[in-house]
Amino acid sequence: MSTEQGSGETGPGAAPAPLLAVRGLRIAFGPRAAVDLDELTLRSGEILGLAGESGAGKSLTGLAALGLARHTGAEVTGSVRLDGAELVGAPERRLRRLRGGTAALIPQSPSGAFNPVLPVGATVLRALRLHGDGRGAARRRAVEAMRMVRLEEEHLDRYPHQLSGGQLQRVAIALGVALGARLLIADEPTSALDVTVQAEICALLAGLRDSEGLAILFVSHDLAVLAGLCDRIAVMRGGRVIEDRPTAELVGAPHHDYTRELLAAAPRLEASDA
Ligand SMILES: Nc1ncnc2c1ncn2[C@@H]1O[C@H](COP(=O)(O)OP(=O)(O)OP(=O)(O)O)[C@@H](O)[C@H]1O
Repeated sequence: MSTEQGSGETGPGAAPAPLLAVRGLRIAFGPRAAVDLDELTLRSGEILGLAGESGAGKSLTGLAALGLARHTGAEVTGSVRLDGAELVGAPERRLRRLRGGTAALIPQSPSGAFNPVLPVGATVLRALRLHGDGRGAARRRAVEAMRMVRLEEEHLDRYPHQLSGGQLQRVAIALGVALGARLLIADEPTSALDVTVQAEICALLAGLRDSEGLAILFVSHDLAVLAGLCDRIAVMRGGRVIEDRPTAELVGAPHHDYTRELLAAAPRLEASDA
């Protein structure tokens, strides 16, 4: 097993190596493979959408990008490289460093990520201190990250129930940014939010990609949301990627009937295309 940490570059003048490179990934519960992926890559500054209906294997793929898929009880084989470091079979200690430090999860419901009896800032500061920051540095970093997600410092002192769903999602994003994550795994991060707030969160993520060069793996069953945000969309079905292409090409001329079905089920997208 490799312990190599890539710099993101393979040599002078070479194209940057992918920040996330998945090859031959199989995630199985017993004899059944829930995910069977030949290849999936994501570069710094790129937003990749993972589409597909319920059960297609999107969330498991996102978890695998954080070395978390095996915690579902699945057998995980193949290769998942994050910034050059192999995650499959890596010791938990190394995975803990990479989580947050290199890649962070933005969950569907951020309320589960915050302790309900503590101000959200306590959770953020604790995570930063676990990753090695002193008290002062953790506070400074947290405040800076809150500014980047367009929240005030005083929001750190609020309890989860005192923040709206959108604000709480911003704090979850701030935590990933503060930890120094260069890849955000956003698993249906907007599906619990109303359409206006959904658009604000997507604009925020796009802005962070532009200003910080973050890579984002955005999981959603909603092709309209993905089409508005992503550079590329990979369509999953039955654990496999059946189509992985630049967004305009995939939306404009889908190769697969299944992709056409997903597009037809995204009325907002059809409306904006008309
Ligand atoms: N812990 C588990 N035990 C058994 N099967 C599981 C487990 N977790 C996921 N699966 C199965 O793996 C398949 C893929 O699940 P996954 O959650 O990745 O799908 P998804 O595309 O994200 O769907 P959804 O949009 O509903 O979350 C599903 O058929 C699911 O039932």
